Amino acid sequence: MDTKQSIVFVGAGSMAEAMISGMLQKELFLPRQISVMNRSNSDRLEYLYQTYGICIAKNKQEAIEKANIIILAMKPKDVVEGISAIRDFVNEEQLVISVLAGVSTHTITDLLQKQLPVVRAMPNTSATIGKSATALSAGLIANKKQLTLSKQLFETIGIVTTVNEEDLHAVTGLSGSGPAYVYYLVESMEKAAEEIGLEKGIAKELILQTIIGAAEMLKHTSKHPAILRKEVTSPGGTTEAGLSILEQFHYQEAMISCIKHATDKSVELGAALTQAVSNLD
Ligand SMILES: NC(=O)C1=CN([C@@H]2O[C@H](COP(=O)(O)OP(=O)(O)OC[C@H]3O[C@@H](n4cnc5c(N)ncnc54)[C@H](OP(=O)(O)O)[C@@H]3O)[C@@H](O)[C@H]2O)C=CC1
Ligand SMILES: O=C(O)[C@@H]1CCC=N1
Repeated sequence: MDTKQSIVFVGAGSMAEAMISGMLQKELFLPRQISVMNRSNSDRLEYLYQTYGICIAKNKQEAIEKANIIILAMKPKDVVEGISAIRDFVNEEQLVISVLAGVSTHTITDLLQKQLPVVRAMPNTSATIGKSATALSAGLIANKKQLTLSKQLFETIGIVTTVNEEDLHAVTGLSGSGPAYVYYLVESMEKAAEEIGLEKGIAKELILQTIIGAAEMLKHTSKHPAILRKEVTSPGGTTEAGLSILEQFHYQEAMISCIKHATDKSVELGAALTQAVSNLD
């Protein structure tokens, strides 16, 4: 990574913070190389400055003009307004990276009204601790070097894979939203622990280690998850009893529907934006 690169985040919410936190921990960027802007929430920018020592982009024009990499990290619904506010200040030498769910590189180029290279990324909030699972796809104008640069950037916050752009919808439904599914599972386990009378602190520790242990088993043994599940499930035992309830509640179907629905939502968000942009023409 060229250590002179400067980065501006347009949108300073959860995802921007997760990336900033991860990038700084890896020390490939100094806080002064990173600046942030949002629409109106100055308290949020102040918090990021106080927490990470990064720069607040008080002058949007200056911050955009001097950046090598512009990261779009607002919500998809805000992208028209967000890009309109910066497009006069961007130039073809810069690289735009978008983490927006659903929004195509084509739509972003249309909104920029300039032929800037755009790389689309779908990280997740585990970026905060350098554990994101990120998928990348280069838009038409982005070259190999710019994709490699983007890869290096996201490797500071976890693992990176490259996919065809249309597959980013599925990635979003699976691993972009994925941490929330796991957190929901933990919430459910915590509620259950309370109902079966375990002390909160003890339950929390046990649940956490159970999740970490299972994840590490998946990573370090080559066994299929179904085999690992069977190894826990003694015939006529407690796991079998517990799993029978999950089956009764169609747990697997629920999970599959959940991921498909999130994927469809990404498609929907992208299509709504494409429509909105074509209405602007
Ligand atoms: N959260 C996640 O787990 C993931 C999110 N993403 C993507 O990241 C993007 C951001 O999500 P998330 O961080 O959760 O969202 P947040 O709501 O936490 O943050 C959005 C930020 O965008 C800012 N913003 C809104 N409008 C504009 C504008 N016109 N110009 C500049 N900034 C603006 C907001 O500022 P203000 O408060 O002032 O309006 C806010 O700081 C989304 O597109 C999402 O799809 C991708 C992967 C994972
Ligand atoms: O919920 C969302 O729309 C974003 C995209 C992936 C994770 N969070």
